Amino acid sequence: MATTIGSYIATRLAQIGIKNHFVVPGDYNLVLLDKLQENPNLQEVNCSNELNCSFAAEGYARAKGIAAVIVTFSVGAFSAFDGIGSAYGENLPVILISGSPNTNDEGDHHLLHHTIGTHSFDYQYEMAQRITCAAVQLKNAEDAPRLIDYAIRESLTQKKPCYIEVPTNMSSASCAPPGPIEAVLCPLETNPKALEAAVTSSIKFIESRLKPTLLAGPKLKCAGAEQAFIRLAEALGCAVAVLPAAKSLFPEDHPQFCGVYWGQVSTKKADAIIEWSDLTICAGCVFTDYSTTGWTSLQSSAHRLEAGFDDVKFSGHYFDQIALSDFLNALADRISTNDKSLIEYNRLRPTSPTIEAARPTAPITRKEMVRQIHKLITSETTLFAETGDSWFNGIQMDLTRGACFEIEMQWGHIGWSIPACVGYAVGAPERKIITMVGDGSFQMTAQEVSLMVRLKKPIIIFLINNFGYTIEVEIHDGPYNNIKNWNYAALVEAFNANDGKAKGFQVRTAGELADAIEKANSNVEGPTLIEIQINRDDCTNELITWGHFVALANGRPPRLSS
Ligand SMILES: Cc1ncc(Cn2nnc(CCOP(=O)(O)OP(=O)(O)O)c2C)c(N)n1
Ligand SMILES: [Mg+2]
Repeated sequence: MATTIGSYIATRLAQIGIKNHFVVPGDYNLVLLDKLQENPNLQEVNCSNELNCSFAAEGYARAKGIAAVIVTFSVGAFSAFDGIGSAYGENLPVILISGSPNTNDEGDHHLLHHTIGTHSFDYQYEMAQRITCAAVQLKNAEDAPRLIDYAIRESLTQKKPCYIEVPTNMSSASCAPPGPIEAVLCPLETNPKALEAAVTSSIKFIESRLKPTLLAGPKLKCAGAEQAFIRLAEALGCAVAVLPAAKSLFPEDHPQFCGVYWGQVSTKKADAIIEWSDLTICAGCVFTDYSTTGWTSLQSSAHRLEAGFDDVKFSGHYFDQIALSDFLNALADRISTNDKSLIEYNRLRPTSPTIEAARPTAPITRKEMVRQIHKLITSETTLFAETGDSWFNGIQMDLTRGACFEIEMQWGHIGWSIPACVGYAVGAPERKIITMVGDGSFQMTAQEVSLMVRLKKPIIIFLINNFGYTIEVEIHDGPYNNIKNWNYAALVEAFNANDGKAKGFQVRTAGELADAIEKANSNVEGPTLIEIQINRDDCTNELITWGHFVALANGRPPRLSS
């Protein structure tokens, strides 16, 4: 029995595990939103703007592994592109669905609202092709099922966003009903011969080295390879570090854990052991200027074996069509133990510094703030660390087993954490969410606290007010790093209007912070923002070091053309 394109899309979204889709309405998508509303398995979530909407979907995908955001043409989609860029860089399958002009308008040579004023309307689709793994326009009802399934399949397989453009007169057009969802769910199939060759060569290479170590990267998560990584770690018995964007993907209470490897700003002396090792087996790693502290901590390729999302490479060898978890499991089955690096690390292993509690009347400092936030982390906590000194404060916090850590280090869009953490909260309502965000970042997307109020999400927001863009100051200072101060505590309570339960506190002493945290823990019907006012120079030493090397990397002189 025929269905409509809008209902076809709704069925597919529900079948791939989406329960909530994120929307901002516009006249080009209203009929489509109605069709999604008709599906009892879908519940729409309304955001304040399309930038936040796309980040909320990105956060939902961090919790659920898939997300959908529905916006209107051009004026909506252009903002949403920012969150799609994040999803691409962060390996998250977010489905961007945009309404678009009636299919007759181009042929009628019409000029339309919400466009750049040209007679052609394909520019958005062309832009979307650059930031998604698959982009389709549903201009023909008969072809729509094929295009919808293609876009969703590519997104799920590649763990990248896709784009589906739905002209306003097509949502209610009839089309064939969806076929079996199995035809859409096609996970990467490992080629057995490639796997065998990769494992045999890798073992030979690893066993030719004296003191291998393991390094976890962020793609372990999108590859669903965390458990396989732990199996390999325990089979090999070596020291194990994680990249900053992979924090929490390997248990930090594991006896083989040796910290976050981030060059000179590593934690727990992870750099000492990784750089002492003669081979680092990198699983799902992404090496960028930020994750290598301005390229100062990238091992030579001769000392790296890289197991990627779907390939394996090391000096003189390359194998592809291999799912990361298949490779790690097969290696774990056959690798011999070599615990030299762990023995060496245990010799170096630093004791965790205990930070003395400040007197209650003492002015609040960054150290005391970190000490008090750290105490809140349990196995149910998900800690969001926003771009800024919050990265460094978050990275240094030891995580109890089960605690999760979310960071957007590839895209690094300040303000991401506010919409992303509420989208995450929609996808994982059982998690206790703590967000650390700077004043500059918060000013980018503050409106989405309103969604936390609307959904009664008890998120605790630690707003570190150091009166400006400190991370930028440490990379390269200038008057542009100064921002207008806000009364952040008052702002969040403004979102209550007559029925909200948001609470805001401004704290200046250790005692006031402790008191505000107590109140936040008992505010279960809405978000609590605790604004912590600290001196701009009260930042981590790690940020200062990291900023110095990133600035050097940015400042490399242009190569003289030969
Ligand atoms: C959308 C976007 N625009 C500009 C930037 C550059 N940037 N990166 N970090 C910052 C400042 C962050 O300041 P805050 O959030 O206050 O964090 P702190 O470093 O703790 O002061 C900027 C302006 C950015 N990362 N993302
Ligand atoms: Mg700041």
